[in-house]
Amino acid sequence: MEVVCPIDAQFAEQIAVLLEPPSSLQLQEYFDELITSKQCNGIQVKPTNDYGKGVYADMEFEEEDLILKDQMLFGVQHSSNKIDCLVCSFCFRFIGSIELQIGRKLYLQGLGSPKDCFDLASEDQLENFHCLLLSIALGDVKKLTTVANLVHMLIGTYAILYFVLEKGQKSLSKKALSRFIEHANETNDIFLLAAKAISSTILKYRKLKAAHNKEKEKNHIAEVLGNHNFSLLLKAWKPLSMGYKRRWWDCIALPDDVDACDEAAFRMQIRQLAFESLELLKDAIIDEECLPLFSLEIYGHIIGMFELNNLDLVVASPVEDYFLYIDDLPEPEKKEVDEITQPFLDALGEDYSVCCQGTAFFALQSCMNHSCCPTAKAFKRDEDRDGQATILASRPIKKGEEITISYIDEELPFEERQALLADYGFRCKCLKCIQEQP
Ligand SMILES: C[S@@+](CC[C@H](N)C(=O)[O-])C[C@H]1O[C@@H](n2cnc3c(N)ncnc32)[C@H](O)[C@@H]1O
Repeated sequence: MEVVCPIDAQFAEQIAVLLEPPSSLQLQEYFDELITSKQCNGIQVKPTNDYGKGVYADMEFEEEDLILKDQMLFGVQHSSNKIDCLVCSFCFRFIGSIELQIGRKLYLQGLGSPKDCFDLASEDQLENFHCLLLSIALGDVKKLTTVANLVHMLIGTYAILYFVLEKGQKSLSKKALSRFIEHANETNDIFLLAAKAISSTILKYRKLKAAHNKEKEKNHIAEVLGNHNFSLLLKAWKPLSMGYKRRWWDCIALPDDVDACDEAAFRMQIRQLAFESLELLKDAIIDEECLPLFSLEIYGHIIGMFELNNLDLVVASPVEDYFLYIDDLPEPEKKEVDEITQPFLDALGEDYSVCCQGTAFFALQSCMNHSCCPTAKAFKRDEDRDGQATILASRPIKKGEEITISYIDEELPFEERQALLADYGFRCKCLKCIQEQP
């Protein structure tokens, strides 16, 4: 049976306005301002002839030149990666000393399945988190059992959602929040990212409203615009309004193991899953002044936007550098240090160093279209130790040329490339594809 979200019908008009694609002028203004504020002066975002907006070179680039370093708007570490890497949930840099990273991983390896550790923390535990982390570093075994339940907690997601909770309903909402996060861990961690997007929009809305009220008081202005709350919500939503979107259950590619005749049932199931997640999120952080954000239509479009635009988030671990550094030490120093570190390396095993992995949405990089013979590449360099997207020129680029990247491995055969691009909802018609088409 098709699930129904009453908010969709109640706020149909506002939802349509929130999802209306921005005009060319709005796009231009928003991205020009963003590019100036981020000082990414070599690029321009503007409409393409064929497929929405794109990024264009505003200066000449040589091969390997840095075109853009883009700070993510929203990012999340994969739940399964949390056992290996302790990172900041906002910038995704590794947290703490090398000893902490190694000690934590060895300890958690000993505990077994990370799923066992997904119990969520109480408020006190949350507040004590940093002190408990310290106890791992110091090897305080008494506290470690509590820590076991904490380390897999999605601190960043939890924290930002937690801010949205109203004081009076905290105890009720915290349990609801745990249920939401647990469901996302068990089903799809993209829900955590959607929750981050919604909660940061609510926080921005509240900030705008407070500033608006202050201004009103200062100028002794009586409120005449009954609809001002919605215009503030629209303003808070603006960064999200700029991303290319479709509903998640409409744009997701049909998995290989689902028959074409079962497509409608598959899409219905995905919609149902999103509905279940949204109901849990509503229980936790609903905000009466931002109700349209809790419609299934908006939730589906936010997730769809992440599916169509996100870049893998990869941050190299400093643990690898640590062992490489030791390996490079001159003798006899190396032998001496090896005696101490080798047992740790052996205990860690082959996966002694794992990158932080997740998924993130970047405001500028997400405007780049795909080509199988791209002009640029999203690349991680040794010096990139955070979750920013780094875009380098793959060949010389002239001013005015489109900056394209490959969403997939462009060395794959034609049909495999097209199959992978189905996830993004299009077949590629670049020069290489036209030439290789059978
Ligand atoms: C990451 S966005 C790129 C920016 C997008 N054009 C926009 O308007 O925001 C990805 C979406 O752009 C479109 N797109 C990107 N490259 C394309 C290509 N080579 N051919 C057709 N559509 C493309 C597809 O709709 C895809 O889902």
